Amino acid sequence: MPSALEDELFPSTPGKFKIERSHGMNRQFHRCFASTSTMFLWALFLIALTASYLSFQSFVDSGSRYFSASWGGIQWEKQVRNSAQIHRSGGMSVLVTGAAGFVGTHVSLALKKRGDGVVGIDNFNSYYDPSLKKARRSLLKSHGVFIVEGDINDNRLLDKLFDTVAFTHVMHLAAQAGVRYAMENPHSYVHSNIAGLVTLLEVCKTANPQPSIVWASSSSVYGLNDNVPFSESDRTDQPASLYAATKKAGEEITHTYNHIYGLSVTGLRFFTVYGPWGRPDMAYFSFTRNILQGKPITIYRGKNRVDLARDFTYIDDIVKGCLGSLDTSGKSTGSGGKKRGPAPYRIFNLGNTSPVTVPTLVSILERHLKMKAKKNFVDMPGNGDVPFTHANISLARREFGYKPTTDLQTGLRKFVRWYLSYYGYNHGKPLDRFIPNRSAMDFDFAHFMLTEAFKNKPPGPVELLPREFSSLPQDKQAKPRRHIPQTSERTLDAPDLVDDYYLNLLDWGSCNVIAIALANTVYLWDATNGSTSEVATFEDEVGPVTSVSWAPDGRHIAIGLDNSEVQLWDSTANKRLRTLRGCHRSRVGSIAWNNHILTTGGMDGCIVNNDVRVRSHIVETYRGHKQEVCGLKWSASGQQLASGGNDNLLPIWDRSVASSNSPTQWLHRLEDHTAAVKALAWCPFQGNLLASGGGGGDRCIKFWNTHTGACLNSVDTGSHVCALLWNKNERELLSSHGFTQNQLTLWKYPSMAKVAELTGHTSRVLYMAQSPVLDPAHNEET
Ligand SMILES: O=C(O)[C@H]1O[C@H](OP(=O)(O)OP(=O)(O)OC[C@H]2O[C@@H](n3ccc(=O)[nH]c3=O)[C@H](O)[C@@H]2O)[C@H](O)[C@@H](O)[C@H]1O
Repeated sequence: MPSALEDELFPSTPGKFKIERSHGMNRQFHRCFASTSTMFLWALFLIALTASYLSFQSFVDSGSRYFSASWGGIQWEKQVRNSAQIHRSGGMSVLVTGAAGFVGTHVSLALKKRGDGVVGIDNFNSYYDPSLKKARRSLLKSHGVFIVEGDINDNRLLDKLFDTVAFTHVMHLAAQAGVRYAMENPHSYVHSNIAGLVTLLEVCKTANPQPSIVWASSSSVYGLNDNVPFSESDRTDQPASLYAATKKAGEEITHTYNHIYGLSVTGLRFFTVYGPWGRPDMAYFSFTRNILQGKPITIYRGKNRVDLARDFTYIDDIVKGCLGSLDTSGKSTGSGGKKRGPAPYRIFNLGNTSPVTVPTLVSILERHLKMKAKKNFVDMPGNGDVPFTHANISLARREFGYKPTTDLQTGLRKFVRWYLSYYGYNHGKPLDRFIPNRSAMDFDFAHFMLTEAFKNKPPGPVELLPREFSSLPQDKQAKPRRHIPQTSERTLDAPDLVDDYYLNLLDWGSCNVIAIALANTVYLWDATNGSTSEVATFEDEVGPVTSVSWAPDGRHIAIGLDNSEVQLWDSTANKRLRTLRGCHRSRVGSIAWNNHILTTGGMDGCIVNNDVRVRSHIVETYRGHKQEVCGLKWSASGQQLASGGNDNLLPIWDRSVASSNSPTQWLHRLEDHTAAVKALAWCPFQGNLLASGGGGGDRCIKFWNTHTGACLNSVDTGSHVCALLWNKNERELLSSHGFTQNQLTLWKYPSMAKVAELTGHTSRVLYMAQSPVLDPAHNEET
């Protein structure tokens, strides 16, 4: 990061402390790390390494936009290159635009799963709930796909991406979708579907090598065509909506680039795609939401009260079509911006070939949801709709064997299962208690399936994704047995580690460096090369250090101190950037980052959000604890904060709810624990699922739906719960404990069956941190 920018973002405040680089201290630290005669097991390391062995991944958002522009820099380039790496012979490296979109997510996953390199780009616009897009991003991230946040109109960003990776293919799915919304916001269609497309093509045309392009056109280009079924050779010059017109324009524009510059282009006319992780603006999705909420739905009818019909196509079939198109796309022929020969230009229908009327769609949903819809039939307004669509798919079948296999009944069943799992079900209550428009919540549904819905028969798997594209283990028999080591990979000595349950003295940063506070000093241990260094030693009137936390960039570190200050350090330059004062009246035992917001929890019971970019850094103060705050964790979306206290309380704070003027700022105040709450872990699969652990008199791990505040499950572990970590690859939770057994337990989730238990520690396992480095056995990154 350029230092000027750093200075701007971290105005350096003069402090009283000097960094004295003491050789003696370093030597001592070295000795600590090198020593094998451990009086005190460095439990953190042990667990971190155990966790690493179990192929845990980092919880840190590697797509950090922290401190700087949203793209660029060495770390960013590394993420892009890693994501683009090909893991099969003859594989491709694909830039997927609109990767956090519905089709983009599924296609990216499918490509990644078969060993292709994938880099996503998405602008996360708010056409529909961005938290759904972020949840999709998390899903992709857990599969090793990195999504760059940016707009396809940003040619500098696109240039940079092509400079960084020689993409062989572009799967262009970024678009302003929706037929009827074009009347509300016509310019967004021009911006994305025309200007954005041209920007992308301009970059592709000059890229060396030129990529082959497969992109999403639409069935809507057939407009008022009434030849049935629609064939690619039918006329497409009568669009009924601006959306359709921009897609049709896209077909013409791409043709031009194919003709002049030799770009290989394949346009796919998607027919009303639906399925899990779908688009909330589409009829099947919004109907589901309204039915569950008991709200009416509007069903349009055509002339003479004729039902409208669509060739609804299931997402799996579309994904197969996309991959088939990529595989057969043929090469672009241009170089240096000049055409060197003819390149393929193709257009295919990707439909289902069996149109279904909208009332039939509704009755299928009613069956799956076991609820009746309140239907209002109205004449189709002149807003861009067409009466029916019906695909002839023989061209795609001939070219790459495209053959849709999912009928609407089956596809909607899968969608409904996903919907319920994602948005959650408040079990034990009637169906109208569904919580709509909320972020991921699979645990509720799993619990419901286990306890309510399948009382008389075993539950089927909860399908978040089509099996073939999901790496979540669903077929137990096919899974190889995993070896769980009973001993640590490495044990390090940490003689001055303060044995204080309420502090947070260890963190593993995104650059694979562990920070640990030993009394008044913060040390670093680089897990990549085993080197150690000291960040800072604090004087007695300031220290000891009470908390450490890496910023998402893995370079900057926040250090909480006994005297109530918090300091920000640049670990690379070994330089203190600023000191935050006035947040607390006593020691700062917990810290959590949320991009540029540094949240601190004090012994005074206060939680303070600090914007580290500005001089007046305190932006919010949350008051809800009566005693020391010892656990702080932001959800992956950065929307919700969980805080645990010595007062046994676990409030959930929502950034949009918690205004300082409100007497009760919290979204929920969870009071079920009967001892201090320190261990907190947000589930990587379900955005609003939180695990929490209680200390001494409690010993329970509890699971919460943080949208509803419902306690979903509680398990008595028999020992104080010190720390919790979710496994990102498996549905598992790792817990570390104190009295009585000082054990580590790996739990299956959601059954909470014990997968493994490691005992033998002589002292409590106070902290756990997770390696950001993926398990090489999962062949992604070393
Ligand atoms: O294949 C495409 O090219 C497009 O497919 C999709 O458009 P559509 O086929 O219009 O899907 P969708 O909105 O689900 O409406 C479905 C039916 O429900 C009717 N409909 C809709 C809303 C409503 O409130 N009531 C209603 O009857 C409505 O009249 C229609 O008959 C994509 O959104 C679009 O981005 C594009 O990809």
